[in-house]
Amino acid sequence: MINRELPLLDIHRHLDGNVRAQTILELGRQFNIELPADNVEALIPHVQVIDPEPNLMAFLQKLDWGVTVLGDYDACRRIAIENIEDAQAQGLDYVELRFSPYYMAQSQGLHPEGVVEAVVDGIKSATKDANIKANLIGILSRTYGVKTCQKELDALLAFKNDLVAVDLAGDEIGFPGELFIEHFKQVRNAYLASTIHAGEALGAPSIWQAINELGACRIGHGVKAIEDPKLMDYLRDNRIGIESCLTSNIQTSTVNDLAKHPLKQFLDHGILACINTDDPAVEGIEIEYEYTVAAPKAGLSQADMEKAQKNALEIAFLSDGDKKELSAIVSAR
Ligand SMILES: O=c1[nH]cnc2c1ncn2[C@@H]1O[C@H](CO)[C@@H](O)[C@H]1O
Ligand SMILES: [Zn+2]
Repeated sequence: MINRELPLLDIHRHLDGNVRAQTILELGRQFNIELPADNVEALIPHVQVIDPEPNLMAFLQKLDWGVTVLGDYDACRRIAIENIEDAQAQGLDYVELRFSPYYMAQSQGLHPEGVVEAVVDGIKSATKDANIKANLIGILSRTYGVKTCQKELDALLAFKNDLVAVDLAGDEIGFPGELFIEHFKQVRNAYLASTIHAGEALGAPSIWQAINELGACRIGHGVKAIEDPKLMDYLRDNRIGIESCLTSNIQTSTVNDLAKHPLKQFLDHGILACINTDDPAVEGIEIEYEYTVAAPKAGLSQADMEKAQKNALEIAFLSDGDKKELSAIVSAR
């Protein structure tokens, strides 16, 4: 269960993997984009994972309709605002929302820089008078290759003051981290942190690569760290956080049974691991479900879940002052 006396965070949440089905329908109508269904119920199987997909790439296809309907920058602003509304409705105190401007832009010929501007604007306006705090993480969608990722990075760096980090997501097998060393040098030079999707589709060496060559201070998923005892120690000793996403790992067939998910072992080992959603709308889950259903199935006790809540705060891309402030707000509630 979520302990409501502790801050509730979701620090691995894709804004563009969390577009409401109703919004997909409405935007489809607005921009005359033909969808595979004309009502929410019939649309769901096209935009949500129902049974586990055979692999990561099959899972990722389910995100496509959510960005295909982004016909203008206002549509991008709208989904950013709705992401804040949905996070707030879940009782989240702080979210790190990540998004890939090229992925959002490509279908309808938008400019990635315009997409970043719209998302930044949407998040700022939605959080202005809200009791939730949010930060943005820019994604390089590796699936589009090295050159496109450079353009995507340029668009993100044009708004670097509005971001806390850069991530690498998409096809880990087809486009391994070695291809993106130059990109993450630029991320470091811009004084941004990096968190990398690694050890999800590939093994432990992909996690070492993300740390040593891309400068990752957090790892998305990191499931395969469990195969390498030295890496387990390294993650703990160097306080490199693991952003676990339990249901996502089942739906991508990264893990075939929650009872075998390594999160519990990460926590027992003293690694700063935490519980997150990944792509809530596509998965048909929310943070509450991850704590009340998925985490117990993965063998976490109430104390483990509270540890995970504290770890999320520990590794969040927030200053020490902001973390104290967040804790104070929650204790005063
Ligand atoms: O679980 C995941 N693993 C790897 N990449 C992902 C996952 N979820 C979404 N994306 C990728 O993130 C970008 C959109 O934010 C897209 O590139 C999408 O494919
Ligand atoms: Zn992810």
